[in-house]
Amino acid sequence: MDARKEILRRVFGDSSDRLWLCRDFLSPQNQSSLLTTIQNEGWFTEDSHNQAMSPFPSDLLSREPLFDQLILNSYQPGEGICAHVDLMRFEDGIAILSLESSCVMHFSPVEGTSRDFLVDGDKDPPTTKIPVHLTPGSLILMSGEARYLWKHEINRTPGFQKWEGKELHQKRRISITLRKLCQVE
Ligand SMILES: O=C(O)CCC(=O)C(=O)O
Ligand SMILES: [Fe+2]
Repeated sequence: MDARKEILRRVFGDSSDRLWLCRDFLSPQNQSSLLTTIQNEGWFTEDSHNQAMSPFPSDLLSREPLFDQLILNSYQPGEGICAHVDLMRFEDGIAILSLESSCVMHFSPVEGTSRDFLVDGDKDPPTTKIPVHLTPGSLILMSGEARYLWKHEINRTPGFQKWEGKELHQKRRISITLRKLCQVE
């Protein structure tokens, strides 16, 4: 075994063969815009602040590893993904990062569960789909009801990609979905 492989083996154990490194994953510009976003969130306004938690529930955040599976999807204009709940082989807590182009992700209640969404005074469950605008660089986290009781979809046919009354310009969109596979007993 050459010296480099031996060092990798020592650092990463026997899984070093599966080490995946993507250099320059974030360009200098991406890095600085990420830092600006963090700055704008106001998480580190004092020197004593040294940690911030994302809105994932704390029991999910403390699991090890947080994610062990990554899927990249590339959508050309007109392509999307039909309404679905992510497979049960994945644990709760799913993160999706959007790159390159905006889209509208629609959420709709899973049939048979919609009564759970009635809030005081509501007579009917939501019949329309709830749109969420995913802009490049945005991160969406789904957990609990959002992960199990709502379907999500991206219909990129013209007319569906509208936000605040304006049709969104369609370019290629790449998404990165991070999930954790359920343990097989
Ligand atoms: O591309 C996206 O934003 C969504 C992908 C997705 O829902 C999935 O892979 O299950
Ligand atoms: Fe999904």
